[in-house]
Amino acid sequence: MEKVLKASHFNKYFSEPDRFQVLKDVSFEVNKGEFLAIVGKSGCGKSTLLYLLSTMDTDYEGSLEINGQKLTGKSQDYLSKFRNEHLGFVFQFHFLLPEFTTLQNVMLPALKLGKYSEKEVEHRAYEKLKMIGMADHAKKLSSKLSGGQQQRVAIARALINDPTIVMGDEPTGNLDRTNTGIVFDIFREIARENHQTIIAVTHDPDFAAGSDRVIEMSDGMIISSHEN
Ligand SMILES: Nc1ncnc2c1ncn2[C@@H]1O[C@H](COP(=O)(O)OP(=O)(O)OP(=O)(O)O)[C@@H](O)[C@H]1O
Repeated sequence: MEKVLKASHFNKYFSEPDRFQVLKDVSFEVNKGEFLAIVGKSGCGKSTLLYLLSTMDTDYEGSLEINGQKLTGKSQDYLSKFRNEHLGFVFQFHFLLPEFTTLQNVMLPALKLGKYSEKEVEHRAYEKLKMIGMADHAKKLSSKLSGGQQQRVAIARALINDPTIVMGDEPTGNLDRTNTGIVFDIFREIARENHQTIIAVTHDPDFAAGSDRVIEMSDGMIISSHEN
């Protein structure tokens, strides 16, 4: 099985207000196309771990490899480019730009990447919006959409550069049951159909139960890893 992510011996400390170890020798690997859920009680270190995996936090001990590339010790410029090309992010809050249309929001990361012409980017953005059932809303301001619709658009935006891994921090945290189901189904489909990897921190037991594998954390450590 092809590995897309290897986290080895992560240790992470915070020094405010007192020095404490938030991650303790965390190691695991993730397969291509795997849908992984990370669960655990509030404060056990899930978001901190995801932040390290996202390459946004570089202040840790251990090593991180994604897509066969060693990322530990790389410059911020390098990591920023790497993220835009290989990773997609979905948060609890969608962070769409309210004064931009749905389509423009989805296009932005691809325009930033600079790999495709504006026409191609628009075409790709439409494809992603179609996939998540939001093509009819392409020309609407994102601020005019419902919370569930905005979260779907945030997923389309995360997918625009065809990332190897989509990382989610409580991606359904603000959604009702119906929209949680819709967002879950999108994740399920992109893992199964496109072989894109999903790594999602979640408090939702149903969401975790529908993933391929659940990693449970407690007090900064992985205490179990089981396949569904
Ligand atoms: N920047 C920071 N400085 C100091 N301590 C922090 C910082 N960020 C998080 N912490 C602490 O680290 C611990 C782990 O936090 P983290 O946000 O990773 O937990 P979590 O498992 O994601 O929690 P939740 O489920 O509530 O989001 C907590 O005790 C938190 O208070």
